[in-house]
Amino acid sequence: MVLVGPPGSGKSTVGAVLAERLGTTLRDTDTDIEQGAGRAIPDIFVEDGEAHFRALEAAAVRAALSGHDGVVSLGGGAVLDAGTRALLAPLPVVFLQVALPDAIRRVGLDSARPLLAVNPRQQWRALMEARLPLYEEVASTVIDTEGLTPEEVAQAIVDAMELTAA
Ligand SMILES: Nc1ncnc2c1ncn2[C@@H]1O[C@H](COP(=O)(O)OP(=O)(O)OP(=O)(O)O)[C@@H](O)[C@H]1O
Ligand SMILES: O=C(O)C1=C[C@@H](O)[C@@H](O)[C@H](O)C1
Ligand SMILES: [Mg+2]
Repeated sequence: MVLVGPPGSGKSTVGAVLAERLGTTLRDTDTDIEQGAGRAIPDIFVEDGEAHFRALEAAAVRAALSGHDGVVSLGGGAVLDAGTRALLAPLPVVFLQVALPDAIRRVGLDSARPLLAVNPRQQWRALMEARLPLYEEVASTVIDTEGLTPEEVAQAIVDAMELTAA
């Protein structure tokens, strides 16, 4: 199962809870990229630029989707890549939906997220405007996380997947 959504939707946090609940493991492509590059994501953005990061990300997503059976959490912008969207098309993909106030409460002004580092509200809104159709395109299930704890979101995913399978 694959989790997608904007920064602050809880992909990494919920992914860990969900993996534990399903008795499997989480693979987070942001972590894979950092381990592979030996650098933190903000450093990759600063030193090599976003295009280079996106190329690393597309490769990391491809490796994670073909090499991992458990839960895979993608970076917030992974769906920008058309090849990634094609790989996601046949898979169970959960879009974690979050509105601006909750997202900003969760991630705020955060130097670990280079695309939100200057004006987080405006930048987050712009990201969402560009990406909402892409999250919707790849999603087989949409979960509104507003007002839910990560544990409640994980449970909602389990419930929704059972409903889908029934
Ligand atoms: N449902 C939730 N309720 C409250 N706080 C949450 C929830 N989900 C995540 N958080 C908190 O929000 C912050 C961001 O969560 P997380 O890192 O999981 O987001 P993400 O979607 O992986 O973001 P990114 O796209 O930047 O990787 C963390 O501090 C986490 O504890
Ligand atoms: O939304 C984005 O474009 C990003 C989200 C994070 O998961 C990281 O992949 C990186 O900070 C870029
Ligand atoms: Mg994350």
